Amino acid sequence: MTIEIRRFSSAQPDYAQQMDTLLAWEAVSDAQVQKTVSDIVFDIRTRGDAALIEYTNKFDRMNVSSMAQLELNQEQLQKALDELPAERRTALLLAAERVRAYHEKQKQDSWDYTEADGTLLGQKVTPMDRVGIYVPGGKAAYPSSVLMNAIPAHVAGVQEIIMVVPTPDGELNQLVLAAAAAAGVSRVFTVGGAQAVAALAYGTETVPGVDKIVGPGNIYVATAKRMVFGQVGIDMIAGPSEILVVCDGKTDPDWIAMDLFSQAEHDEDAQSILVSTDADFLDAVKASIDKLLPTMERAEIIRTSLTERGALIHAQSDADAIAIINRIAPEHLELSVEDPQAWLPAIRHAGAIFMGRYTAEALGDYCAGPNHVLPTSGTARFSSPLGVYDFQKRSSLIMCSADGASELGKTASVLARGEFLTAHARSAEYRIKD
Ligand SMILES: NC(=O)c1ccc[n+]([C@@H]2O[C@H](COP(=O)([O-])OP(=O)(O)OC[C@H]3O[C@@H](n4cnc5c(N)ncnc54)[C@H](O)[C@@H]3O)[C@@H](O)[C@H]2O)c1
Ligand SMILES: N[C@H](CO)Cc1c[nH]c[nH+]1
Ligand SMILES: [Zn+2]
Repeated sequence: MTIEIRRFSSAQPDYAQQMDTLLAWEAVSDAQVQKTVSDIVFDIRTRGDAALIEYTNKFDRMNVSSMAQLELNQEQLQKALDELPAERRTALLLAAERVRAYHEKQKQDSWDYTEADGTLLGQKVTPMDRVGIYVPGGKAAYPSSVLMNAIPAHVAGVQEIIMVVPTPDGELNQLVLAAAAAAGVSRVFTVGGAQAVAALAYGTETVPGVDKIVGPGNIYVATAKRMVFGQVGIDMIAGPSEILVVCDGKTDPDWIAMDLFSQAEHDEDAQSILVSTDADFLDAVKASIDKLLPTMERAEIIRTSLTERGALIHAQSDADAIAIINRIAPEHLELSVEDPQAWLPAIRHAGAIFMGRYTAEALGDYCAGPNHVLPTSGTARFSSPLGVYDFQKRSSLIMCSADGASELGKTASVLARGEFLTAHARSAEYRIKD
């Protein structure tokens, strides 16, 4: 079985155009999706629970008549954790522990310093009161995403973590429930899509309004998050998963083919790209792809993803490969090379960097420790992995001594009068010593 995958070289004349075509992706664009989501958000805002129940019945093929049927209690979550088969329970708890240990390192503390005249300046770091985590559940269940969203919030000190997760046809995934118990989620509602995002943003009679909504989701979720931003904070607009593998040609091509499959299997829109300076190695990986694809459960999704959005790129040099990395700013970068540390200083944009032949990206998705909610579609140019810092906010601290107020007052007065803001000037001047 052979499949078509786009292949090109950085030496060919239309290379820049090839890259533009390969990377063209607009996460939230379709006017029809915008209209659908805007109607849903308005409806939830004005009709609350009643609308949430209606949309859940409609989109998740449910048949409920009250919000009580759309909330899971702590006993259900704990029971799911207690009753998991031992192997799964051990794996889940180990992953949770590793994710927690990693995120503990991210915690930011308050700080201050005192100037010579006794004036204190600083920053007070405070966790958010209540956050919403969106756990996707339309096409697949993601217990790992429960951990990745809830644990950093918990580490930050957020008191209330409200989770939403769609359960199409009313099917509960026990691993998702168990992960919610392991991660310390406060409440779980089995709702999803734009209606869940709107409910978290504006609150309904039953779902508490939150301060920030985080977590990945499909285009309806992403569009809704963008729409409610301002009412609440959001983490990022995450698009389909991506992986860029850069290989020196010395890793087993079967390993690399499977690494490409690992993200392609998420979604037809996922993007898997391989870059190598070794053209023969690109051929070898292509042969592995053709050989291994029929063995995959999600072969059709992988095929579509690789055919529509995948690529094998021949780079002319390592420097060339690095330029490609920085142009793509991938969500996941796998550096399958002899000395990945040597590459690091030149890499400027990537959500997560997996270094060396042994570091499969899949380890990061589940249990290495760093977060798997990462900037996609080139947004690693300006944003970072989900982390504890997403759940903390900062307040500036200013406490002037009498001498400090007198000195600063002179400067403030001059600038305030320059802006013709007399009250500002006089407020500062009252505190200037004679
Ligand atoms: N970046 C990450 O960390 C990460 C992790 C896991 C999953 N993901 C991605 O998240 C996405 C999950 O998507 P999903 O669809 O499986 O689950 P989802 O939970 O995001 O979306 C399901 C919801 O979409 C809504 N919906 C579906 N069709 C609709 C329609 N026609 N009109 C209005 N609403 C509609 C429904 O309300 C449904 O509950 C995938 O793209 C996956 O790759 C990303
Ligand atoms: N690769 C996804 C983030 O892009 C996360 C995930 C969850 N489960 C498996 N993978
Ligand atoms: Zn994944």
